[in-house]
Amino acid sequence: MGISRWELYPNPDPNMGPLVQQLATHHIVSAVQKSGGTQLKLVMSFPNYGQAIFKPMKQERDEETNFNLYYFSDFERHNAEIAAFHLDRILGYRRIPPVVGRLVDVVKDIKDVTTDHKLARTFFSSPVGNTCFYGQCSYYCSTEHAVCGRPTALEGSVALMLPDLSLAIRRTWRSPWRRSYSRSKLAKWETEPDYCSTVKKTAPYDKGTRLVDVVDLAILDFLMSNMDRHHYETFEKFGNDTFLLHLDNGRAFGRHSKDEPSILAPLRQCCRIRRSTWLRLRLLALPHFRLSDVMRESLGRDPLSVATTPLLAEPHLAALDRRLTVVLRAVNRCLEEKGGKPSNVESNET
Ligand SMILES: Nc1ncnc2c1ncn2[C@@H]1O[C@H](COP(=O)(O)OP(=O)(O)OP(=O)(O)O)[C@@H](O)[C@H]1O
Ligand SMILES: [Mn+2]
Repeated sequence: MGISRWELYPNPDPNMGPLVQQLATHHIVSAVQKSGGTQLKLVMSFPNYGQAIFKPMKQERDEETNFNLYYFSDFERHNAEIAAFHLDRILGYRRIPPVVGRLVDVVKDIKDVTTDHKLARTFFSSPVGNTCFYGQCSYYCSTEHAVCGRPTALEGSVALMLPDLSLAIRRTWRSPWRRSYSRSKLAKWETEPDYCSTVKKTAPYDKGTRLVDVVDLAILDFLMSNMDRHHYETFEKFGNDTFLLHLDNGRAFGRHSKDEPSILAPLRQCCRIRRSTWLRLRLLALPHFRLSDVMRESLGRDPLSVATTPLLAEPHLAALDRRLTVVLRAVNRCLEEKGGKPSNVESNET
């Protein structure tokens, strides 16, 4: 109900506490497969008719993605969906629907309450007696890629469902900096140094805030190393003067020991950034507001973080600080080119 032209929820939002609490605890009355998309996910319903999207844990929280895996064949991570929501909020964007971690019972909360026969048929008991299921989808929905409870407990992410499409139609846009999704092909932006000058002249990037919105999104993606941003969505009702929804962050936070500079291409090639974003990034580079510390504290409030393993492993938090410095350097390089006054990012005290 708090959705505006420029953000999904206000700040502060008195509803956020109770909402997150409900997502984490309300009784699940139904769970069916969500159609669309490539990986297994469920739509869960609550007694008050509220709904949420559940993505199961497929990879241990502290596991690093295999370096030989391409970005388009990576698994989705439930903790990345949760961490992305926190990061987006800390950056001051508020463009990701609230996501919480939740431990569900695959029998009581899914198998026993589902009306989805195709889903129900995929439940089985593993050799060690855990209850597993795999669903139907175009990737990773097979016995080999089943998700399993221990023996029935399964953790996952629960994202608040956006207003139904009958109430709020969304428009899907192809990202101008979309990757090729091929092992051998390069995208235009990877070979044309002057790519941004073309984008800048093309609607809707030629007017309003769309270009700096794409740069905002690129910064978020670079910080969490998400290469899978092929599309973004907007609410049709608000036309072109509106914020971009940052949905589908499951492939973020896969690697902490490596940065992916190409994700920053929109910033590097266009040399544009929102002032408020730049100020926020500089704030988060100060010792007292260090991004990793703010993230650690924020994630600590998620229900799943009471467990012994934190939602984001320490190396991922450290990577956030390192990547933030990279972003600020890129902004400074732009300022120097344009003859503006750079800020001192080496000594963070300024
Ligand atoms: N919180 C939400 N509320 C409503 N719809 C959503 C929400 N999050 C995602 N969706 C919709 O569901 C679709 C699929 O979700 P998502 O992109 O997370 O899954 P995916 O399997 O990774 O899809 P893809 O393979 O297309 O990237 C999205 O394109 C989006 O339109
Ligand atoms: Mn996806």
